[in-house]
Amino acid sequence: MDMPILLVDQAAPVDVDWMSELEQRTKNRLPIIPLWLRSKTYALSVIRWQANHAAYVVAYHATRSPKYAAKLAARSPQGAAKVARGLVVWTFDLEGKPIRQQVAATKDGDIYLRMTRAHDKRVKNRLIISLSAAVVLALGAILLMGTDPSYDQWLALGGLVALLGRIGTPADRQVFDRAVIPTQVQKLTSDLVLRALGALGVAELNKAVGKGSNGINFPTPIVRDGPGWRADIDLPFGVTATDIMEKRVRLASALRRPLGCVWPEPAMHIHPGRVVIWVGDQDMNKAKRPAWPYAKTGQIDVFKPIPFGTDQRGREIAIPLIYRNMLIGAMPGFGKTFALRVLLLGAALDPSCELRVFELKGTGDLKSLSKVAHHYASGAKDSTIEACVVSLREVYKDLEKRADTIDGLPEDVCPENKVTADLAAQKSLGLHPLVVAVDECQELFAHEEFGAEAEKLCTAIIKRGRALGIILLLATQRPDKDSMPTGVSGNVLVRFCLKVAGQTENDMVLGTSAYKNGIRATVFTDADLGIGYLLGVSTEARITRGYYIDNPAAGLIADRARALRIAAGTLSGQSAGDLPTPKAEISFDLVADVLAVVPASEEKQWNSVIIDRLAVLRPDVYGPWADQADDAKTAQLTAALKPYGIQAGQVFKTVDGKGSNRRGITRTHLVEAAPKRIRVVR
Ligand SMILES: Nc1ncnc2c1ncn2[C@@H]1O[C@H](COP(=O)(O)OP(=O)(O)OP(=O)(O)O)[C@@H](O)[C@H]1O
Repeated sequence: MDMPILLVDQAAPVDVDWMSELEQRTKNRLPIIPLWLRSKTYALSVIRWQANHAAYVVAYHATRSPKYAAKLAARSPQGAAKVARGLVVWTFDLEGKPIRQQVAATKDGDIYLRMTRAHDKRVKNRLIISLSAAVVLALGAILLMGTDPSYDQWLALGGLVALLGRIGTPADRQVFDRAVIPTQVQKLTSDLVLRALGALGVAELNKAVGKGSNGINFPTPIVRDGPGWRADIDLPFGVTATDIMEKRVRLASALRRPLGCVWPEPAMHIHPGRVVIWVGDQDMNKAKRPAWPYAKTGQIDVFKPIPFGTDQRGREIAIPLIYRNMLIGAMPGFGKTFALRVLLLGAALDPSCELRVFELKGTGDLKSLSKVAHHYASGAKDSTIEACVVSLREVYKDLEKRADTIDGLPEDVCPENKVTADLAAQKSLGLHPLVVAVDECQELFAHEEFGAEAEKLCTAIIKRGRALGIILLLATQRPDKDSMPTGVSGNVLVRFCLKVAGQTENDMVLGTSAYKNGIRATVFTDADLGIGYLLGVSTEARITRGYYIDNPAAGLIADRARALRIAAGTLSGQSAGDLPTPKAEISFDLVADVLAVVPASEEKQWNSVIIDRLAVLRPDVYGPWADQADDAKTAQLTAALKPYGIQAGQVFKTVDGKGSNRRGITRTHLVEAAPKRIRVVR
């Protein structure tokens, strides 16, 4: 049976999808306002570059002007001879000589006669012009010889010599040296880009470059974009932007630029084969650090994005905190705390925003925030972690309350079921923005006793808090699954990843598949402090350098924030001096503790001795017991052990050779009571 033949390539599309075609064209549209004119700072930086470039070239040639003058002077006699030769040729119409000879050879007397007459007439006219000019020049020269030459005359002479020198310059020689342009002020050209792409060792690229750039297209011209050059490139079929990003080091080598200047980025919204190569004039980590716009003055509204940093091109990047939460991750010492501090100071400058700040490293890097924070604690101790959990419990309770409040609001007041700026402004509703920040949060989640509870609380807060005005900011130097619960990391919206060691950490901070999609914070070098990939703020990942605010500067900003809060009457909690550090509910197991301090070798022990030992074991719990007089100490332990059915009795002991009888306990009673023991929480 004959198989029907199916034509796979049809002559014309049967059904043209107009919408998608139009959509495709929209993507390739060039911007009406050139990129560099979109912002004042941007435009200024381009103008500065052009001025810098022009000044460089002018200065380069100005310093070589004596050399150029000498060259022109030396070549001027040849130029003069060339001019004289040209004049003779013109005057006597010598260019026409070969034609006249040809006509003479044809022996056509009539044409020859007409030509000779025309030639004679032309020569006569030209002789008159040339001789007159020569006489005028000679007379002028004689006149000038008698006078002192003026500045203008010298200038004219210089100009004449220069002109003759230029004319006398052989065609294969130059007057001006070629300015050796340093790479910072070198233009990025398509030739340079093609050469660099051809040097990456990607077979498809090599083939394309070998064929004379066939297959590599520049959909838009290479333009100045901020303090650098931007080339948009369509790669050969099958080559992706990620392939280029992986070879960033080779690309920088091929472009002869420092690594920190070369930033290939994908443009996935167009197609995976479109790469944007941006080549900065300066290494990103050496570029001038712009000041945080609110460093000296200003108040912030957290319902609007908070300036966080700048991208490679110097464009400001702001993070909208409200309805978001954020995870910052990196290897130690790459700028997590600095990044967190920028956002916290931003939140602090909004007097309506409540702050709860826990820095679990204990270096005091966020200390400035204690001036404004409702809760602040710093340290790697268990007590700090407890304080953090206690604060999280409060936030969780508040979350429930806020949910009820929102639920109870009429639909026309709260149509979206979420906190709005208007609702947050109504103090009585208690829906003000609340920021909880935990630096080195791995200490919290990996904590033996509180880790599980912290995970539960943070997961709930991160999932439900957004709409309720509660923002969780977490920073960690150990972004692995043990220290960063997936319930938390999976629900984060804004992610900032500074340098990390490998794919796992990268994807833990930036989300699954980030590495595969070319968003790789492993590309940063050791010098790239404060520089990271920022996700969740715009459609594409942005390389961002956080604003640099050091501790003293942060202190001054916090002072301003405190003054704003005092004026607004919103200073609360610890910063207002109302509360001590949130006191952790302390849980302890008295029977186990007494057994721990009374070894099996001591069958009986006095209460007062036991309490002194307990105070060393847990100063927070038993310290106040030990501070009492002897009798009170004894009574305290007797009363505390009574609920376990342990009776104190008289215990005889000899101390320093002196025997005495005091109230104490028998260890066996404790061992018997142990199964019935309970954990006390206060
Ligand atoms: N935006 C920035 N620009 C320039 N340098 C920065 C920036 N952010 C941080 N740094 C530098 O990086 C150093 C380390 O920063 P930071 O203390 O925030 O790191 P970290 O990641 O929190 O460290 P650790 O893991 O030890 O807590 C700072 O001392 C600072 O000099």
